[in-house]
Amino acid sequence: MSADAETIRYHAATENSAAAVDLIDQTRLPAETVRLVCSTLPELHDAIVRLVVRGAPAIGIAAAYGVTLAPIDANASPAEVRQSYYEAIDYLATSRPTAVNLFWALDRMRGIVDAATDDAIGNLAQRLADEAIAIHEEDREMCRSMGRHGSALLTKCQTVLTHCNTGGLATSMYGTALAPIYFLHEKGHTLNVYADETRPLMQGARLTAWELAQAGVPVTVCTDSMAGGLMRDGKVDAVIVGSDRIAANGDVANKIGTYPLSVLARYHNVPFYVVAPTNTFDLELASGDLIPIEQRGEDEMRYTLGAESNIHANGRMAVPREAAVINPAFDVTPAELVTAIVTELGVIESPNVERVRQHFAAS
Ligand SMILES: CSC[C@H]1O[C@H](OP(=O)(O)O)[C@H](O)[C@@H]1O
Repeated sequence: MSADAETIRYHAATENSAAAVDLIDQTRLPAETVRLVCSTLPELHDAIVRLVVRGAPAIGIAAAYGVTLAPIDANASPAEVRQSYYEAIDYLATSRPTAVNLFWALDRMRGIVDAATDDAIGNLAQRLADEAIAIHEEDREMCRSMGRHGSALLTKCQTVLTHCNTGGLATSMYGTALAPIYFLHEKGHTLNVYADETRPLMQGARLTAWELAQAGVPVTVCTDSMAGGLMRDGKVDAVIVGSDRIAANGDVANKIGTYPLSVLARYHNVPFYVVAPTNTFDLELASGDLIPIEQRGEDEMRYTLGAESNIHANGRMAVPREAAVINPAFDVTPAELVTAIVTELGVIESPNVERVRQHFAAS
């Protein structure tokens, strides 16, 4: 998959076929490149829950398309049609709690339903499909813009370390934190990338390594626990990560393991960059302490890759049942440990509540 492969495809409804959302099944990567076609709401909801489709922007795009899968009774009244779409939106909102892009996208779709008058209810399905397609297209543009803005921060770098997967698989294409890496690669400045494994679901080892290798970017997988030693040895010029939700003061929720990376980066004077589109900001939340953190199932921790967790293959029991496990999917990095946040609008240096406010005010 190159940086601009289609993580999500939409098959719009026709006279002869219903709408469907066609996804790369990320639980099967890197061993198999297979696609999963979701033609019902439960299938799409399950695909988000199981991380078939994952990554904050990609979750929002998939959920937006998911609204068009709502079952609509041919004899329903306009009010009943709207109600069916509202129920679909509320159901999709229960899939995962942290990535605010999901709720941002669903709110956009809700606005289309709100605006549907009784006499134009017949066009609502098409307007919803058009809005989801617009959300998808806008994300492509935002990723390209983040690549451009973020690249300016990395021009003096030779090696960067990244966490989880923030490339085309986590977005429409190109990515957030990987976008500057792809952008520089296209310009002839190819960075070396350390991709840490990102336990327990190994998005770094399975997805970032696969994606960068496909794009011809040299990538070395390291364990999560190696990051500090690499920084101590002067082997990391910058850390660059994505985000699932950023509070009004610049606190950043991202994949579990991000916070310790920020502490290590500060201790070793390594710049720590966050790349996220403006729809990842939740300006209603004053600080990161208020960001809901998804607690995922035990089996993702108890088993090595595969088998009982939601990653296929024949994993082995790695943690005895007698031991308890915890599995928070995200942690929060305080703004004071973030060197800069890159959005599609530009760069927020040393983010704080005032600088975040100014960034949005300037847009
Ligand atoms: C470009 S957003 C990617 C973001 O989403 C990941 O979480 P998950 O794999 O659980 O969807 C991770 O936090 C990444 O930074």
